[in-house]
Amino acid sequence: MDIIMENTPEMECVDQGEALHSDSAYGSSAVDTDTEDCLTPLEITFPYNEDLMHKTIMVGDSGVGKTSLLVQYDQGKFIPGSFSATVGIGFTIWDTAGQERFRSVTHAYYRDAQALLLLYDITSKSSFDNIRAWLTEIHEYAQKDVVIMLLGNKTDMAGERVIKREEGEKLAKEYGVPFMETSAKTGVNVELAFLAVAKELKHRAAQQPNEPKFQIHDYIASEKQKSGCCGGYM
Ligand SMILES: Nc1nc2c(ncn2[C@@H]2O[C@H](COP(=O)(O)OP(=O)(O)OP(=O)(O)O)[C@@H](O)[C@H]2O)c(=O)[nH]1
Repeated sequence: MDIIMENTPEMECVDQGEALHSDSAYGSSAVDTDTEDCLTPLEITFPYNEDLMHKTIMVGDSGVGKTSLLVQYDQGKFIPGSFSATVGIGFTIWDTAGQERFRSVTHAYYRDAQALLLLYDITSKSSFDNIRAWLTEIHEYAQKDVVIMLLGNKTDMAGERVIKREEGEKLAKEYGVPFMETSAKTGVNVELAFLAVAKELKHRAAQQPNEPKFQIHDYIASEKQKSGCCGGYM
């Protein structure tokens, strides 16, 4: 799908001291509290949908591949190495840095997000274990009807896998959210993940009272069947 991308000049600056959460389940990296960081958003608009701005945010621990996934979706390529924390992009997608110092910003983002892509890294047990904490936080701060998709990223790193696909499926089932495994490196399932969320949002916005609801699980299942890819709970 073609998308239009543009950089917007400036976003907000975050007071890191204010943003610190000592009781977080996401680790407690020490940060310098007397400087400010600014987030530079990168906006992407889907042409078919330009009158409908939906805010989607990507969340998950630091290093799970949020930015890489976004870049793979947008540019169709993998750029190795860590990105400097946080790019916001759109239909509108915000890629939140999985870092302590951005947490208060994340809370604000949750409030008007229509969708959330929640990532863990299949080679990192802690990133998977933290998914429950992320979901608790999402339920606390996000809108009740927010669309959530759980993604187990870095499937290309099969040799280092510590989280089985079945574990991701089980967790997703427990929370009633769609799930798939992705690789920002090879691109597997990346487009499908973003498209499924975009379609769900688009259908919701256009839905008439008597129309059947769009079933994101069914959509993902049928798309996977078409491509002959990977079964499992979605
Ligand atoms: N092999 C492999 N490496 C990946 C994949 N996705 C991300 N990486 C690597 O993992 C590291 C972290 O990726 P990022 O995209 O910066 O992760 P992030 O979640 O945005 O990190 P923060 O901005 O710190 O929250 C980088 O070295 C990426 O190149 C993937 O699917 N496969």
